[in-house]
Amino acid sequence: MTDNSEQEYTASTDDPTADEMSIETDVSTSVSSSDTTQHANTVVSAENVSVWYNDEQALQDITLDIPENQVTAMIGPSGCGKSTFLRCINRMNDLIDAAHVEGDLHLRGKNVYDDDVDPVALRRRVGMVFQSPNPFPKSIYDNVAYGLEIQDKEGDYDEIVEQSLKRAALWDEVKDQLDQSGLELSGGQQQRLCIARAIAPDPEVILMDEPASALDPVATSQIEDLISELAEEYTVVIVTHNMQQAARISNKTAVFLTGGELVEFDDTEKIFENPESQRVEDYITGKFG
Ligand SMILES: Nc1ncnc2c1ncn2[C@@H]1O[C@H](COP(=O)(O)OP(=O)(O)OP(=O)(O)O)[C@@H](O)[C@H]1O
Repeated sequence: MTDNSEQEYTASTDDPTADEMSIETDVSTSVSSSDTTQHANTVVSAENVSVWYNDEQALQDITLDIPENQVTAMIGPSGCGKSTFLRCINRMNDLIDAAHVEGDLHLRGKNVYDDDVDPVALRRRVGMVFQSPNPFPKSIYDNVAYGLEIQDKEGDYDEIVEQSLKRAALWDEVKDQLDQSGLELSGGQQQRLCIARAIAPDPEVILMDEPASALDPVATSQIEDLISELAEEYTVVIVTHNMQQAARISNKTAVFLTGGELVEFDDTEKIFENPESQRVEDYITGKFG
């Protein structure tokens, strides 16, 4: 579970002087074992990633490729390391003193743990949305413009704010009240505002840690529709406790089980209809977890 604080958000974006993370653009090709995803480009590639909190190992040798412009879901019982893995991708675990990461985690071919990678610049390319909506006590407009301002990002802010709110499916509801506080919106609207804030800097990857778990069914359904739309432009990685949600909205599913083990990673349909692993089948069918 990820904390839901402004500190975490600002830690990801508050150094306007940071250089852009250098990137290599040799995009490799990912082909799943069942190969229903035809030659999707790999955006994030984890190789033998292990994480410890002090002496406790939370993830064991995770290897997987996350395809571009698709929704990849991370599912598994509580405490199996889903959020920990998500936080490896944009180095949010750097903010946890006890955390220690080993292995390679590439973003378009560049290891994000290399010494020359600036985590702040990395987090511009890999945005994050948290479990509970966490707008700042600022206007709707300023919530979206915030990330742009602190990065000294150039451009027409009015246009970027409007486009981001449109992409987050919130514009029509708030276009006449952009000066109103973001905190006055409903929970579902607040979460869409947070999504607008995350996409304003135009990231390549959006990480979502149980983004609908604090919302009612209507708001959840809106967020699910939105996630599917976002995948047309962004690569989305979502942690969810809700297996039906993973089945509804994701293209790929990674099943983590207790002990921080990635037991199976494949096309979502395959995972839910015909998993290779008996343990995954038991988990999917509710025999444990
Ligand atoms: N900041 C931390 N300090 C120490 N241990 C932690 C910390 N964060 C997570 N852990 C431990 O790491 C393991 C994996 O936790 P993580 O939150 O990644 O699992 P999760 O699958 O996302 O769980 P949940 O579904 O309950 O959110 C757990 O044993 C947890 O107690």
